[in-house]
Amino acid sequence: MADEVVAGRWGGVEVNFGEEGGRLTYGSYLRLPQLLDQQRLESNPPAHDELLFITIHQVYELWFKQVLHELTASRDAMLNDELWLAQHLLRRVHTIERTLTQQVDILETMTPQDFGEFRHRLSPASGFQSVQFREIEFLSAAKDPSFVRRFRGLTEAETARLERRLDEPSLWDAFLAVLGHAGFETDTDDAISDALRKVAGDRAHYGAVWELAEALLQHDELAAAWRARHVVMVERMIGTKPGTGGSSGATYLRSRLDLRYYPLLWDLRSSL
Ligand code: HEM
Ligand SMILES: N[C@@H](CC(=O)c1ccccc1NC=O)C(=O)O
Repeated sequence: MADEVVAGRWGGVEVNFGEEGGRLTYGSYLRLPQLLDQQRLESNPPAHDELLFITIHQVYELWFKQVLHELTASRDAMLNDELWLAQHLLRRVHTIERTLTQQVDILETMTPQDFGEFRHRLSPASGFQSVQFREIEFLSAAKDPSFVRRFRGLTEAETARLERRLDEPSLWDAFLAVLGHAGFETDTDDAISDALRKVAGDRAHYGAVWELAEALLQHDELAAAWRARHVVMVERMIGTKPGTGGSSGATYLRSRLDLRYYPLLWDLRSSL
């Protein structure tokens, strides 16, 4: 309110606010002229559905940025043994991840024929080149350096971002620090599994650690749900055609469905 001029009365005839010249406005704060000028079609004449395709991807990347912000802070909270904060931030990530999967519904209102009007213009670009998507995988714990080599057309800054994600502690590394802080050995997988069974078996004592493990598992499950939803959408849109990024398409994407960030948290299930 401090920056706004409020003239007239609430509920009265005339309410006049936010109109002082040269001050912050809705559009200038949110940089809307810049933001709304970033949807440039490749098709010419313009294919009707290409705007939807670009918008969906830009919205994904904005949410990816937010997810990275939250996951980084959650990782740091774990390293500082602030378990409540780490879990709180992961819960926010879960709600964003559910939204990301639901967004597929919007894209699926596009038919394969309408996608076909501009798909040929997209090659060799593809979602495979989403740097933020790969950063989320690396930060979560799935660090596969071969993805950095296989990326084509990365800028120097993007390569540096991915290298940094490979070098820094993942969420799993931070969770192991939490287990260490709680007094457990974490130097081998057997020791970690043993610790997890003890945490699971004494929730009265290790409640916060257990809840954090559950929040990590939820993040893992929601990432798997997105992969599953994406590949079925791909089969609906392009069947068994190879991808614009040069992969086998749905076959490649199916090979990634078994990826899990935290296999030991899944293994634990068999012994509960
Ligand atoms: C018409 C809709 C879509 C189709 C047909 C499609 C198709 C594909 C295909 C075929 C691939 C394999 C790489 C290649 O192109 O060879 C791929 C990868 C990928 N796509 Fe999509 N995609 C669609 C929408 C999206 C959306 C909305 C996103 C959100 C950002 C997305 C993100 C990704 C990511 C991150 C990968 C890499 C996955 C990995 O390596 O595990 N895609 N997509
Ligand atoms: N790879 C998709 C094209 C595609 O979906 C795409 C193309 C450019 C930028 C992002 C994309 N989204 C996900 O892969 C295809 O083969 O049809």
